[in-house]
Amino acid sequence: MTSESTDLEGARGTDRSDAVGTDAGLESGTVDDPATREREEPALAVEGLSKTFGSGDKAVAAVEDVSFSVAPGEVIGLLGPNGAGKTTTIKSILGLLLPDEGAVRIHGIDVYDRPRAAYDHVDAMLEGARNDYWRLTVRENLRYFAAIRGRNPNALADRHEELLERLDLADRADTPVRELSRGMKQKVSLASVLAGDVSVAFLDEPTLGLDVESSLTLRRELVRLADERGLTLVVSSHDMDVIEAVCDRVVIMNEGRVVVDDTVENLLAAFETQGYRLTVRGADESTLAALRERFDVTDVERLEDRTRFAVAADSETFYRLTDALEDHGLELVAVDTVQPDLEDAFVELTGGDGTGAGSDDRDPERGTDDIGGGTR
Ligand SMILES: Nc1ncnc2c1ncn2[C@@H]1O[C@H](COP(=O)(O)OP(=O)(O)OP(=O)(O)O)[C@@H](O)[C@H]1O
Repeated sequence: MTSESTDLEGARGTDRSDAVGTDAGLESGTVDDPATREREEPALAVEGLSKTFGSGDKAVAAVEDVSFSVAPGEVIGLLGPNGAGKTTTIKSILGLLLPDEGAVRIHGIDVYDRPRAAYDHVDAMLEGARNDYWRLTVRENLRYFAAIRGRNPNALADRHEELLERLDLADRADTPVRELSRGMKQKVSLASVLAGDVSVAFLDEPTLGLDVESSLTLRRELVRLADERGLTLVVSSHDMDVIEAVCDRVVIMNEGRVVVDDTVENLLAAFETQGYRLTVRGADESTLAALRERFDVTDVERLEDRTRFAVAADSETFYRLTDALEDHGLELVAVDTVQPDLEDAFVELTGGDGTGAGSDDRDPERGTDDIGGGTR
């Protein structure tokens, strides 16, 4: 895991230094005018991405025909159980892995045809943290990462101050990063990713290691950066609360394919009415058995003269259930709608365990197909 991360940082560093200076800079002022592109094109478009590792009996179709796109300023969660194909997808998008098929465009620029111009708009914080320069102060790190992207740090000074302020780093701006807590370092990593004023950022576990308050600050600021600056974010996290709090939309992968591409709101609404908790009076074992035969009754609790149980039902089934209760002479004491959260939806859709994005239990053989150079 760590070694993959190192590869990636190295590779991205190479790509950044390639992008510094001449052609990428010129292109961004002419052919790839960012303002025009941002109006006309998705910030990220992935089309028909497929990647199989190995061959013959050992072939693993890691990603099969994956397509999705992300509008400027949109925040999406890329989720899926272990082995779903998220890392392969992200590496293919970032040019660290060559897919067998498919296209990736950043603001309309094909990443495989014109990597430097495309990646000029992109940065990534993968595997939790990036290698900030621990001897440099927080502010110096921001200036450094802006400079190696080919930006003039002086021209971005105000932007850096704003980032420091927003991420609650301002009073530590002149502290060497090595003296900071893990959570603070995590915030510096995030600030460094944003220091080059990119328009598309990939964030893997952005709140890892943060205390509750810092995590809430970071969630709030990510949403604000997307709203106010049109920053496009692709976030992966095990923490569905983070995803629910920051993402407009989720792309859920399972077994190499996209199984859901929908807004968080729609996803939650689709699950919302699927569960009720009922409390009834007068239910004996035979009545419960009769109900069980017709309805998906679970979690039965006996409470003195009352019985409480859960039932999975859409609204129509729910009305049939209430009729059945009446037929059996039961008194309905209370009904609660079970409010599922994103984690419930995720588990239901993928059969997973809710630990969606990224894990450490990787095949040690992996990584052999990586390009490792970031450009092709
Ligand atoms: N370099 C490789 N060589 C062989 N198989 C690989 C390689 N990389 C990934 N795979 C396989 O491809 C499938 C998808 O893996 P991938 O890492 O993309 O999934 P993931 O969703 O990121 O999983 P996780 O959450 O565990 O990180 C898995 O079956 C994995 O074992």
